[in-house]
Amino acid sequence: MSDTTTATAASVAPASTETVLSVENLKMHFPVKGSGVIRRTVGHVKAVDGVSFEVAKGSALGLVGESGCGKSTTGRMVTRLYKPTEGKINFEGTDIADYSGRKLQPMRREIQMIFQDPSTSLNPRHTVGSIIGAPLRIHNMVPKDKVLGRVQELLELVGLNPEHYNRYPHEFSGGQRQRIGIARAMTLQPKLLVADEPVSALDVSIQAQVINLLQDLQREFDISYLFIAHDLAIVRHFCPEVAVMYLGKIVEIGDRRSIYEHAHHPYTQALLSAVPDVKQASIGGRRERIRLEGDVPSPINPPSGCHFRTRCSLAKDICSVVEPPLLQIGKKHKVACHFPGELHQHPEKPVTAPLLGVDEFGAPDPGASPAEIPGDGPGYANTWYDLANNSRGSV
Ligand SMILES: Nc1ncnc2c1ncn2[C@@H]1O[C@H](COP(=O)(O)OP(=O)(O)OP(=O)(O)O)[C@@H](O)[C@H]1O
Repeated sequence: MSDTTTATAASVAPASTETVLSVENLKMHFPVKGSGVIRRTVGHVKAVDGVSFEVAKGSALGLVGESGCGKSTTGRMVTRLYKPTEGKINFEGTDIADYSGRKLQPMRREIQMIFQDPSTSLNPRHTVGSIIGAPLRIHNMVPKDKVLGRVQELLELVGLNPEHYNRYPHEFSGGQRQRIGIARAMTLQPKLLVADEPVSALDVSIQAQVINLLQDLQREFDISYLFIAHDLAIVRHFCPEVAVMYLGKIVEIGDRRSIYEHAHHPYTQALLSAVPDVKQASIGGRRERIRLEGDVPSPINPPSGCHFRTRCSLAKDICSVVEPPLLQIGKKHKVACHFPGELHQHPEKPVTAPLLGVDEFGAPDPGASPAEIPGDGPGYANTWYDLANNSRGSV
């Protein structure tokens, strides 16, 4: 049975582990400019629209979802390549969302990024030695005469020949180039690595080797990962916790088991239905395939209420009127759906309505008393909404 279904209204979770990153209500709205001479702002692309999550020390949070849902933008805000429109990025307890210039410099050492395509993220005119050594020189990490030695150590660390420091990126294979990208990210001994589709440009046979390398580094240096990927099988293998994004929002987040074995959001269920299921295949069966109709709507003008409702087979009146809150329904499980439930077990009535003070159609209900939403915020609360008993928990 899942953590979700066995949770009682007043279950108490054990003390949480140390948090490295805590992101709160993070937003990135890119301005859309008109075509006139003045180029006025005529709208905004709501690429990320209020996401909250935590990454524990030495752990990995996977960020999954279809193309364009805001995964990369979230990663780029965390590494502060982008300045967020709104929200907090608490890294080891300090909010770096508004940092700029000099203040950001020390953070750049601690949070590094690994990019999808190693051939475009490495300068073809520089030798591997100068690519990996550059951060050491910029940040004055080691004396000049020690840079080469450190570069060679890093090459060895990622499984490359340390004597190849004088070669150029094109002299390496795709997998080796990604190892160079990883060595560069490791140069400054970061605490958090944001890996944006780190293996999707590689041959399947090479993917496992690079994933193993990332795991070895994690074990050896206690690194935490924000791991962005569209491949749910890889995320399942790599990440103890997973967040599912749709059109700029997190629709479901939880530990591996809650997401992969007890998904409660129809979007997560549809994504999972496309992943080959080895267990099912071994007993001669096939996982039921759920097809999502239509395209992802534009983030410039997302649907009212629940962003997913235009493609959702469960959608009812309330879904177009009220946005579902990210409701904690298990010890480590939150879902943003008015009708959360395991596949084919979704409730008839919106469980969120009483909490939000609305009736089942989403209209204000004068008799209801809206309540605080369990789990609202980046982490997990000690109490959660018990779906089995349809009641709110209390400490
Ligand atoms: N600099 C930008 N200016 C305007 N819109 C942007 C910008 N960067 C991203 N977007 C838009 O924001 C939305 C989210 O993009 P993002 O790249 O974060 O999604 P993603 O989930 O990482 O997708 P993919 O897997 O294709 O990279 C998309 O609609 C994209 O077109």
